[in-house]
Amino acid sequence: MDYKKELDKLTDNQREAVFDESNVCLVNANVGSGKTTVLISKIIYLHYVKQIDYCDMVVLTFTNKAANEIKERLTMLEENLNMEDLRFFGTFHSVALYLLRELLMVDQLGYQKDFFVIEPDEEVDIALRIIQEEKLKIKYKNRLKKRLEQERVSRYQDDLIELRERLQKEKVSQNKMTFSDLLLNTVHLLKEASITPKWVIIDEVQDSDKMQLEFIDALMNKNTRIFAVGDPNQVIYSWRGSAFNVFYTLKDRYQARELSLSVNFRSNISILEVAKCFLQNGGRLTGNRERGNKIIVKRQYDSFQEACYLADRIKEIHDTGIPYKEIAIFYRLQNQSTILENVFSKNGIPFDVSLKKTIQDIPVLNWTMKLLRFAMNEKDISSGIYVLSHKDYGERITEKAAAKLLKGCSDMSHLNHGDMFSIDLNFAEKEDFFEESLLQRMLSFRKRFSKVEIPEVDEIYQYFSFDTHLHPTAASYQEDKELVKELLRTLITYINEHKMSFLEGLQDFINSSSLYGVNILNKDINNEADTVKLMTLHASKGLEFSYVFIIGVNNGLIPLQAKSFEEEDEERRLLFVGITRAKDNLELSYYTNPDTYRTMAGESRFIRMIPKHLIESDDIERESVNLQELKRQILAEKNVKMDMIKNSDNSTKTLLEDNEVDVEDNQVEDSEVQVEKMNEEVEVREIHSTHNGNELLTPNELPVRKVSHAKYGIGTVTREDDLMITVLFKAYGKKEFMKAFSELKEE
Ligand SMILES: Nc1ncnc2c1ncn2[C@@H]1O[C@H](COP(=O)(O)OP(=O)(O)OP(=O)(O)O)[C@@H](O)[C@H]1O
Repeated sequence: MDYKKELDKLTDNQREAVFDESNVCLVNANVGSGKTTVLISKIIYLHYVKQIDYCDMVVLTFTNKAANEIKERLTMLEENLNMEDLRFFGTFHSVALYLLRELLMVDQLGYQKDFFVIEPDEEVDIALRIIQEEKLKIKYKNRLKKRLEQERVSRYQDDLIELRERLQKEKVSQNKMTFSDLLLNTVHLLKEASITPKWVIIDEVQDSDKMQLEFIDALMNKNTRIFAVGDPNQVIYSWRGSAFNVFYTLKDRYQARELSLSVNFRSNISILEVAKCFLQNGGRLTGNRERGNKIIVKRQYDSFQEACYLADRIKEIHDTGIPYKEIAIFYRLQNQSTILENVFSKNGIPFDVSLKKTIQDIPVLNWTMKLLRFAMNEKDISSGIYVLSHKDYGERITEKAAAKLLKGCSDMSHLNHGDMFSIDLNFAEKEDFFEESLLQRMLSFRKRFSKVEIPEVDEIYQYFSFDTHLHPTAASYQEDKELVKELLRTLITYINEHKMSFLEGLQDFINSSSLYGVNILNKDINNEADTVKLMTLHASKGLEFSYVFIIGVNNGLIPLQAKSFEEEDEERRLLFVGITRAKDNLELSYYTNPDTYRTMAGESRFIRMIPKHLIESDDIERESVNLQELKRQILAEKNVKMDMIKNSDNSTKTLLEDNEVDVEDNQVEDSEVQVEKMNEEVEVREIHSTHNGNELLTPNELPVRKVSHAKYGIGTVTREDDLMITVLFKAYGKKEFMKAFSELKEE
């Protein structure tokens, strides 16, 4: 394919961005206006016209999928392109991993080159063990993950700082890095290194967090130039820390030139008019297409009725000549796909589900991965303990015994393995424990496989005696056996594809499974296959389809119960992302009889934000938004939440897709107070001086947050829950706002 043809397709605005000569250029663009198109064209332009080698460019994306799309497009231009030339193209974390493994001196930080990447949950497991062993006093352990991420100094009087220090030492000693360690350590080591990319190119820059900006900064030297594209209306990962104004920060830091792309090429005007209702401050959104069908809003009894309706509707659409692959269904939570999968299978509708279960979700695979981790890295004591003390697989000894056993091994680590097993093992619970034990097999693994060619699946399977360790009498034995073999087959294919030696490939596989988890077992959804695509709203980012169905647009699902007004905003942007995937037709639906108690019956407040004249609804008597009705809905939602909190154990963690909801000790009381207060007024109102607060956190514990209001000026947030927020304004005192309508802005 001719690169010139790629560049000829661009509009004048897009060409201006691609041919821009400034040192730092930010393209702040609307949804569907060609950001991906421009980013890829920029790389092509730099390479073919400006003769910049690909290996002089660092191209940072947010997802592996986006990085692969860029690589595929470049391969289409140059069939024999060497993938090694694109070694700096990838997600922030994978590029950091490459730098640390191949170019930076990780030993300066106490690490060895063959370190492993772990997920945040594993870090929490290590932390909990340290807390137990060292008898540290840590408050709110059920929020430990967030506290470790967010609190540089402890907000409470406890041992968090000491825990952090011990944790750091433990990770180094186990030769493991978390995702944030990857960035943090790269930033640290880049200061001393002479890595000098000519270009740093960033996709979806709006979702970058502060650490990612530090990473970009660390890559810069006096000749490095930046090209970044993004859309502030599509921030959907602020819970990972991207909520501040990235555009402003970059512009300010590098005196960047800012360009914009405004015309949406994807959706017809009827869809864009609906999308516009969800833009912050009613921003501008123009398209270059005609008006199309009005969007449809459907009332459904429940998710089963909806799945049956969708099966019929999809057949009808397909019969008109639209391929299945042009149809997509989006939902808020992953588990909403199950009923669609069942009904579609029965009705012969071909489909693909994006983001199935991860390895960590399947116990036997989680156990097997930890086994491989420990086999590759005997310092990884936490994986070792997990493997030996699992209740269903392996030796099934107690955690305490496993810890003692591994400690015994590490105390003798100066001995070689042969010596270790011939001496008196009085630390083991049973003297003959090591005879052909799983521990011995794991410890001898690297030596055994260091010189062999890539082994057969059965060789690895038998080496670890999986048949014994999966316990043939267990009900899940056959299924587990198949899963382990499938995992090993995937591993061998991966290593062959990457042309690596066995142990090197295994290490890479383990790290990739931590970084991209989901893609190892269920390969990425194949966009080209003629199947209907089912996915969460989060997964839909960057894609486009002729027909889009967004289901479950009920309060409690879309939007999910939000804990802060930023979260409510983010839910709104998420729906915006979903809506703007549609090229020609869009349908939203809601349940009158939802299956889960967290979901409120009836259309969500988001549907009510769409003016009546933009919607075709065959069976709905729609009212425009009415505060009293909304008050009733919010109250009901509040009651549901209160029931949920009362019925749950205080230590329970409810996992809602990627976001955690923590149930804190004093939230029950807080919610009751709130419900009472809801019965008074819902609009902005004065809080009298007698109001005693009942704050979730005491004022000293609350992080100081400033917000501004058009009339009252700048104030400090004194309390907040999922629906209401209270702000103290210097000149006006305390005011309470309903978040859905407040025009507060984060300062
Ligand atoms: N100059 C152009 N002429 C015609 N169509 C275009 C042009 N530029 C982009 N498009 C088309 O518009 C659609 C959106 O483009 P693209 O995916 O690059 O936009 P985006 O800004 O990255 O989208 P999103 O905001 O959803 O991430 C695609 O179908 C693309 O082929």
